[in-house]
Amino acid sequence: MSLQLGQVPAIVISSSKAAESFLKTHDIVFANRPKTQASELIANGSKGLAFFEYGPHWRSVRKFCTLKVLSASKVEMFGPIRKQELDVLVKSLEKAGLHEQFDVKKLVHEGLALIGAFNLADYVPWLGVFDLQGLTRACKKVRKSLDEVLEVIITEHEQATNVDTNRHEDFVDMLLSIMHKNIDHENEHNLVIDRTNVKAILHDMIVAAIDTSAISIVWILSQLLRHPRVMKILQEEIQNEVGNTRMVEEKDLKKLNYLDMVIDETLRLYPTGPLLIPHECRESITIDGYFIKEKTRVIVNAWAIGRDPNVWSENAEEFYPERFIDKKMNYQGQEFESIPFGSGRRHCPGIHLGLITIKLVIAQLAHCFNWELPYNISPSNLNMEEKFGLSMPRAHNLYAIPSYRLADVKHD
Ligand code: HEM
Repeated sequence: MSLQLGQVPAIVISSSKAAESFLKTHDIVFANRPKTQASELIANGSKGLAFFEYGPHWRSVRKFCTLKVLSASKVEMFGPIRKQELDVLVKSLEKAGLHEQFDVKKLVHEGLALIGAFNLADYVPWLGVFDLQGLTRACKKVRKSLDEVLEVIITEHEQATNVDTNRHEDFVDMLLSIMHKNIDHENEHNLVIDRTNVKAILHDMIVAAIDTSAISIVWILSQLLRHPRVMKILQEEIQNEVGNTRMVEEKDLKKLNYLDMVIDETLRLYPTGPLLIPHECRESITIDGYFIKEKTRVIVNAWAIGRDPNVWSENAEEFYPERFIDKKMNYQGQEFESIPFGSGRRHCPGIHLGLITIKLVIAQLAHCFNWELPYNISPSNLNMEEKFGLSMPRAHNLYAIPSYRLADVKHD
């Protein structure tokens, strides 16, 4: 479908066949990101990764982030930190009191909502000065608060490095150590990053990691609450593989096939980025007889693709994990029937980390607790309304009551 949004031509992709054509066959032509007012204002002038235009800078930053934090070996290396955090979560749920400690999450939420908002100024630029929707003011406010948080993180790391030079290096240390140096010696453009780039990269990684994983976890838990049959099968699978004398560990995950099916089925129906991040056409091109002008915005409707009855049969809208019994998804750009992580050059580089995180959290929550809905809500009338934007959280908070079920595993 093609649209004219103010002064900006746009195409909406809603079938897996078209997605394959745009994100695989002609991927390089559509690998740009459009510059929007919100991404410029909030994401440090789009100087990070997710909103940076396709080219040598983006390639080098993406390579750096992938090698230093998102590769399988690095993700494995950070396993103990995930375990520690999960223990804290289970303990706090056991005491039935979950506290919100970090304002960062709220800021990330607000930032994503603003980046995903339909901003008139992006389509009719001369309207920008009037800030009719109040979005410029809101973006500047979020940007200022995020900037303060990022400054604190960076300054703390600088001070800690000065005090203890043998400290275990994390991603922020790695970024700081290459500041003002060439980050990619194989790239002839001699790319040097400054403090603004460091903040923009940190911003993109934090925003991309926090909300996506958290939103997916809430959707999966919602589906399990709506489908006690599925919850029971999942709990039995974990019980058989892990027993009830210990918590789930990362090494157990590869044996939990039904868990994979539950996650694939939820990501199909509720992709966290329902329209991915917008792509932009880098040069004019004709596809299947249609002329697409340079700078056309390409919106990929991953939500509609995952619910296409021509691909997923008449029961496409139904939550039925068993449809994945003989279909193992790997999200590495081979399948286009469900694309919760996008595809092609701009696909999500955090797939491995994202999947490990949500698998581990869901396995732990299902294994350690029985879950009930509040007394006035039954599984069939649990509200599953989505709130559409750059990310797609539940429109209404999920309330559920956990009761600890692993009698043999005690916590302090
Ligand atoms: C369940 C978890 C996650 C989901 C569903 C998800 C989904 C996505 C989607 C749909 C995109 C846009 C792809 C496109 O435009 O074609 C994306 C991009 C991105 N994701 Fe993820 N993501 C997840 C976790 C993560 C994590 C854990 C990280 C890193 C710590 C991450 C980092 C990024 C980055 C940096 C981009 C921008 C890539 C670029 O423009 O080159 N994501 N993600």
